[in-house]
Amino acid sequence: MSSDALLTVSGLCAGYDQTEVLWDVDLELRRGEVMALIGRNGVGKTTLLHAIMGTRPATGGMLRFDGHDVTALTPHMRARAGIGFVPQGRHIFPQLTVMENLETGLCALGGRGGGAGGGVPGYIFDLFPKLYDIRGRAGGFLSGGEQQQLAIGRALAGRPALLLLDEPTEGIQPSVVQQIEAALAHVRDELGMTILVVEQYLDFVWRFADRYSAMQNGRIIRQGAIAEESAAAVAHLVQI
Ligand SMILES: Nc1ncnc2c1ncn2[C@@H]1O[C@H](COP(=O)(O)OP(=O)(O)OP(=O)(O)O)[C@@H](O)[C@H]1O
Repeated sequence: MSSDALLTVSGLCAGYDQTEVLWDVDLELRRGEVMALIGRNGVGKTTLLHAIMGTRPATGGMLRFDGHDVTALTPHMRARAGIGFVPQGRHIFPQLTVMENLETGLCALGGRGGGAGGGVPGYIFDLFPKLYDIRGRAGGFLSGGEQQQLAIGRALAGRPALLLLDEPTEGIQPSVVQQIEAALAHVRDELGMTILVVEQYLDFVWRFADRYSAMQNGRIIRQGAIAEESAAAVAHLVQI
């Protein structure tokens, strides 16, 4: 384990009922880097994000986050420790307004400053100005792109040290994809946030990620620096 590791996944196994999906996964995220997690459909990328968040229990292995063993912590405790998650499908609250949805993200602050009485950080509206314009609208009435901005904004409201995102560009129009890209680059560059992003759209992650890890059959089979490898060179790892 390197000294600048924020997250260290060691020998992680997880699955569903009797089916193992993750096999002995090792992964290390350095502080302040963006890692793209790539691979074909069904190789276990989403399961790995859930196992890191704690929403899918590990059946073996260990997770260290920010110097602590978090393997036995509940998802809620991991959120309070500084892990934020933007799941596939966004899962925003349809009956709450945009502002109320964002405020639910503040709960994750817990002992990390949540008691200071601060509201939704203003930089979220700088990153996603549309959210301010529609702050009183119910989440259920938002477009897919607006919902994705809201889901990312809500996770950012908890000021996570590590942000997990599952296919943030899925079904999103190009102008919003650009905003998401700029927002993720900003929180990495200006706030030092560490990001693990599952993504099939390689051109998107190749513009701002630092490293990639490729999965196959529930294992990490290849890793590298984005600057040293073209998206075309790894495209076969995501094609069906
Ligand atoms: N709730 C579930 N119950 C049973 N099996 C599941 C469940 N969710 C996923 N799986 C299975 O686990 C395996 C890995 O799925 P996972 O969603 O982690 O892959 P993925 O790489 O994220 O795929 P995709 O790109 O399609 O989202 C697949 O074989 C899938 O069918």
